[in-house]
Amino acid sequence: MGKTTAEKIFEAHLVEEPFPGTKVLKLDVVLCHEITTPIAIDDLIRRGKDRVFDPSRIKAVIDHVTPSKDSKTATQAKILRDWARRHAIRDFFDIGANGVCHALFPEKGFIRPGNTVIMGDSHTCTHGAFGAFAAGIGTTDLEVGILKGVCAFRQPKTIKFNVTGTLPKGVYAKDVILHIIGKIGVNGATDRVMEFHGDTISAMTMESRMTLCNMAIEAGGTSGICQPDATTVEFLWPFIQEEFASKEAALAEYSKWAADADAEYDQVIEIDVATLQPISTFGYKPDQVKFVADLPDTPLDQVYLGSCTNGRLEDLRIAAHVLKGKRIAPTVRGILSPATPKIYQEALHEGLIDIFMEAGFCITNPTCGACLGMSNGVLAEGEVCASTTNRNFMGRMGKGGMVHLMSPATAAASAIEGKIADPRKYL
Ligand SMILES: CC(C)[C@H](C(=O)O)[C@@H](O)C(=O)O
Ligand code: SF4
Repeated sequence: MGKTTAEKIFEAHLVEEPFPGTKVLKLDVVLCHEITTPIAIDDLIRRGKDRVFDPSRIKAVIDHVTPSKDSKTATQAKILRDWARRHAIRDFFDIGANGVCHALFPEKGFIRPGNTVIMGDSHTCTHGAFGAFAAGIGTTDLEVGILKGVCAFRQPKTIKFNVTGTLPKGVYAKDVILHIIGKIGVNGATDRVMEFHGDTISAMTMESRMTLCNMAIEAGGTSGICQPDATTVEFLWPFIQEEFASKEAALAEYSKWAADADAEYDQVIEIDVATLQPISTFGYKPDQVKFVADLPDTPLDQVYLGSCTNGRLEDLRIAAHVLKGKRIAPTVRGILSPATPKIYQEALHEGLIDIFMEAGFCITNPTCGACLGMSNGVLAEGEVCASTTNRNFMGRMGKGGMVHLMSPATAAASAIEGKIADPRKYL
C-alpha cells in the first residue's frame, strides 16, 4: 500500500512506538521564539537540565514583540538571548536581523523536504509548504525536543485536498485557504494532516504555499503539507547547491517524500478554484467567510498588512500594485509590517515602500506585533481592522476589537475605500 507524505516522514524518523499509535520521532529542526521558549528554558534550568541536544539544529528568534515594549517582554527576550549565547546557538536572530519566525526561518533555508520540525507556536504548520512535517507543540514537548531532539506524535491521518483550476483575477492563496476553512470548518481537520495537491498548488510560488499551509491550524490541522517539486528546489537552491550536483538531482531526492499515487487518505476533498472570488471573514471564527461582493458595508478603522501569513515580498508587491498612486481613506490607519528585514529591504529597493508611504501607510519594523494585539497597532474597543493575518478571534488584535481576514489585495483595496472592498477593480 502506498504512503502519504506524513507517513513517509514518520517512518523515516521513527525512534520508538511507546504505545500503539504514538510515535516518537527524531527531530531535524527545533524552532524557538521569545514567547514560549523562555518558559521551557526556565523549567529546564529549575530541573538542572539546562542543555540542548544539538545547537546546530536549534534556530531561535525574537519576533513577537521586538524591540521590547516593556519590562516583561524585555525579560522574555533576555532569557532567550542569554540561552542562545550560553549554548552557542549560531542561528539566533535579534534586533537588526530578526523577523517573523515562519517567514524568517524558511527564508534562511532551514526547512527541507522530509524534515520533522517543531516549535512552540501554532503556525509552525507553515513549514509544511516545503514537504516537511511541521507541528506546533506545547511547553513539555518543547523541553523534550530541546534536550533530546525527539518528539512524540500520534500517527496522523491525512486529508487530501485536490485543488484544481486557474486562480481568477484578484484571487490568491489566502482566498483558497479561507475558502477551504469555510468549507470544512474550524474543526474540519482536527488531528489530521492537510495534504495539498493539484495543478493550482503546483502553479503556486513557495510564498503562496506558505500562506496556504500557515492556516492549516485554523481548521484544526496538525500540519499542512505541499508536495516537493521543482518550485521547492528552485527556492532552496542557494542553500543546497553544495549538496547536489544539479537541480534535477535535488528534485529526484526530494521527490521521495511525495505521496504515493495509491496512498490511503482519511478523506479526499476536491476544490475547484475557477469560480472563487475575493474572500473575507465576517465573524470571530476563521470559517465564517463570504465573498467580498456579498458582504454588507463594513467600515474600517485600521488595515494591517503583515504577519507569517501574508507579510512576504509577494504580498507586498500585490498590495503595492493596488495602492500605487492612491491614498488610503482618511478614516483608516494603514500599518505595514514587512515580515523580515530582507523583505523590508527588497521592498525598499523595488520602490514598494514609497508606494505604501505615499498612500499613507505607516511602516513598522519586522515583527508579529499587531497580529496578536501586543504592539505596533493594537485596536481600541469597538474598532474594526481588515487584516492579512490568520486569526480573527474576539479581541485578537486588541480587547473588544474585531478583525476581518483577507488577502493583501483585498486589504489594500479596503484601505483605499475605508471599508471592505473588492480588489478586482484595482487590478
Ligand atoms: C505566542 C504564540 C504562542 C502564538 C501561537 O502559538 O500561535 C502566536 O504566535 C499566535 O499567533 O497567537
Ligand atoms: S505573525 Fe501572528 S500568527 Fe504569525 S507567529 Fe506571529 S503572532 Fe503568530
